[in-house]
Amino acid sequence: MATKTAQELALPVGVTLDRFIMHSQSAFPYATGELSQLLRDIALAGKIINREINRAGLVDVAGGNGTENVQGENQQKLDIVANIRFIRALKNGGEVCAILSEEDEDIIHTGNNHGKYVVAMDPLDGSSNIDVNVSIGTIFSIYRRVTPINGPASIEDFLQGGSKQIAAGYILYGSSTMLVYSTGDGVNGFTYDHSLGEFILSHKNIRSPKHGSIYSVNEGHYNTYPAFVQNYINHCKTKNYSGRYIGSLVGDFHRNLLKGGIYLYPSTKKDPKGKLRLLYECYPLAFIAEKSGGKATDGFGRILDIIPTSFHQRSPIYIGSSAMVDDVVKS
Ligand SMILES: O=P(O)(O)OC[C@H]1O[C@](O)(COP(=O)(O)O)[C@@H](O)[C@@H]1O
Ligand SMILES: [Mg+2]
Ligand SMILES: [Mg+2]
Repeated sequence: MATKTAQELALPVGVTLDRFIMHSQSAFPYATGELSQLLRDIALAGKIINREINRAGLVDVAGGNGTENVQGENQQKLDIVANIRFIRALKNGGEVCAILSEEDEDIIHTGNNHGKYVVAMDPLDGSSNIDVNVSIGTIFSIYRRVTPINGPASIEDFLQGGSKQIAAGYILYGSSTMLVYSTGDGVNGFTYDHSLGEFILSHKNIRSPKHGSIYSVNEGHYNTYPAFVQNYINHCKTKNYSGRYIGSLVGDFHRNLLKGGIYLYPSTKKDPKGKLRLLYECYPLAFIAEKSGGKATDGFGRILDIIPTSFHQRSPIYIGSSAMVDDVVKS
């Protein structure tokens, strides 16, 4: 008898993340449980960050502390806190040998050289929204390392390309906190129950609607966008689509994933290669988009097919409902 996939195991809405992970693992008889443990470590880090974020208005974690990250952007204190908490959770978990973070120039070696995985992450996304109490997120991308176990990880572990991700996802700190991830077999969403201290399966097998009527783009930069993007924005207006833009990629992406829509961050005069980072913003969300039936392109081809050359490289991105992504490319 063929092995059942995780989706076919048909766990009901309401089960805990832990139980879901355990069941999903049983769909792979030879799985050793390390990826499962890594996903639990990420969930734990998410709970810790969630706690910090919830206190953001009470203690001085929201203000910029004056330092700049490797992108030359002002680092909010909570960016640093989230970065530290995530790195600590992954180090302590033991499954990850190295981490790439938006907040650090070079990869971080965890000291767990026997770990089979590397993680690229944006520990806090949409950080300009922290001090105004608007949704923010964490984005993560997981690869099986290509360098030999028991030695140090290296650049090629992280520059494998988006199609080599074995899992990816995000945590959205919104009106409720959600973990959404995929290990390649469907996309599932878990809502955090504060009183239980558990993520609970709430959005099972999320499917991106083929069409939608929401477009998310920073229209303030309209004049500097390529002609095909301007044409597409005009098309959205003639269709009376709703413009919705929070300025938190995770929040904008998540809304469009559930309701149907497209998120656009094109190249601009200021950022000719786009603003968003390929390895820890574009790849993981493109993975989620595709695994849910949506699409993600840089205007020329699939995001997941872009060959990476450096840790912090950027890319334009058009991501969301498949028919809308097709339309923008044709515009
Ligand atoms: O302010 P802009 O140029 O529209 O950019 C908004 C985008 O920049 C980001 O904030 C970048 O993420 P970080 O907060 O991790 O730097 C995205 O979340 C968001 O979609
Ligand atoms: Mg970001
Ligand atoms: Mg960030």
